[in-house]
Amino acid sequence: MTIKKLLWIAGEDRQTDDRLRTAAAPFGACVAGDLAGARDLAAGGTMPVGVVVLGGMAGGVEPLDHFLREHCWMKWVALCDPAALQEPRCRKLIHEHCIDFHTLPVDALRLRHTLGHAHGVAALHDLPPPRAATQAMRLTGYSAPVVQLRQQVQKVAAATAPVLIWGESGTGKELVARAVHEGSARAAGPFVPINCAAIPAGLVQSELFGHERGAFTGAARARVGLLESAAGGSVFLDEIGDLPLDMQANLLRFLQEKTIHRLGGTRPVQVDARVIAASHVKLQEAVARGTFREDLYYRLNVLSLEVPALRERSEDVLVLAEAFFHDNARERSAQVKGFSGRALQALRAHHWPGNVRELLNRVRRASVMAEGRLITPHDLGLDDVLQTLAPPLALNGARVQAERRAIEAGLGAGKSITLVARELGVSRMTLYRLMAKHSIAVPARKRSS
Ligand SMILES: Nc1ncnc2c1ncn2[C@@H]1O[C@H](COP(=O)(O)OP(=O)(O)OP(=O)(O)O)[C@@H](O)[C@H]1O
Repeated sequence: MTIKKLLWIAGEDRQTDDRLRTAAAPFGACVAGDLAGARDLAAGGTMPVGVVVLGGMAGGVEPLDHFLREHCWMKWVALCDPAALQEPRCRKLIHEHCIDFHTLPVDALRLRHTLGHAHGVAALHDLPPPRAATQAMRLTGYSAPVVQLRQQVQKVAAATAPVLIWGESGTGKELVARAVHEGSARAAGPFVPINCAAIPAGLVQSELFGHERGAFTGAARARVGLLESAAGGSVFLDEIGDLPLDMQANLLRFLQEKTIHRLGGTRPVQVDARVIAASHVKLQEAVARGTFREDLYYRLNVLSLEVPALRERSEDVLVLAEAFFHDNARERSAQVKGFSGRALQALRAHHWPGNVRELLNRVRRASVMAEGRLITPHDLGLDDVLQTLAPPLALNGARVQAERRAIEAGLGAGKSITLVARELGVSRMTLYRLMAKHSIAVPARKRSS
């Protein structure tokens, strides 16, 4: 039997009287005295249901409001005394975040019933992946290429040789580079990202290798270069293909001898930094064109990683979209609870030329700008996608679409789950099942009572 876990935010007064204990007895309740403690307990992502005692929280309603937004995938039940219910801010909080509330003193059996119901509703959704401590694990996705990439990152991190990362723009090369650094023995040292394409040609040498005082007009004092500032850690050379040929020669010397020469300097300086390079163009082709040194290519390409384009791992699109939606909890409007079925369809169908960065930007914008409770294809700027798709509907497709429209219309009109189920002639459980099938989020205020 699996234990149904419960996060209990007791607030300042930790009075868990007998009635509350009785209500929580069938669940694995973890009690937090404040929001910091609650955040730690919820971080594992294994708490589907939470109880929050309103009124005893230090700092008032606002921090709690933030916390509940950040954990909006959990089903929340509020406990509050009748006086607190008269307060508009408390009422708004319950209305926006909780699936039910009980007034104190609670009726233990009723509360136990509510908590069981909350677990039932929570079970219709997958829990989000646990928030991981390192960036390596923030490489979100469950598709075979990403699972394989995470394994490769771990192996590469444990080694010491240079790393070459290839992938289209926006696929997550910098994230992978950080993951390599953070998984390595150098994790406590600096991670210095450098975009080689963004440094003006005339400044590349002094930026990368530093300069001595008086090396050129205006060099009033000596300056440490970016490579030197990565000593003890890793330097990430993004768009390495854009490095001018003479700088490629200097970089090769650094890789071979672990020393650099500052501009205007006469003696070599020892630098212990691991080089992680990335490119969105295939460097073999640049070698063939004569714009990239072959010897440097082989020196860098000891350990190579390829980051797949998003369209090659379309299974990850919805997982990433959900993760970005939750990450954006502070910015988005509280009324926005998730994606409509049509929005999910559009996300699945889009080709993602801008890869994960494009997805992140579309979700971030939509979650701020959406007018309704659910993000639509229009909010994502993807209405065209569905129009170009639209093949003639088979009978089954038409039925599925009608089913979804009927549910969305009922919920969109502000009706309760019970009322919508009754009008559609199905049980509440069937309605929840259909909502899960069509990826329709449970609107927060549609309590079943
Ligand atoms: N698998 C992932 N999980 C979570 N976030 C991701 C993932 N992949 C990319 N991102 C996010 O997408 C954005 C773009 O990623 P990143 O900057 O690492 O891409 P890039 O390949 O280095 O792009 P460019 O080639 O343009 O420099 C970042 O905000 C990053 O955090």
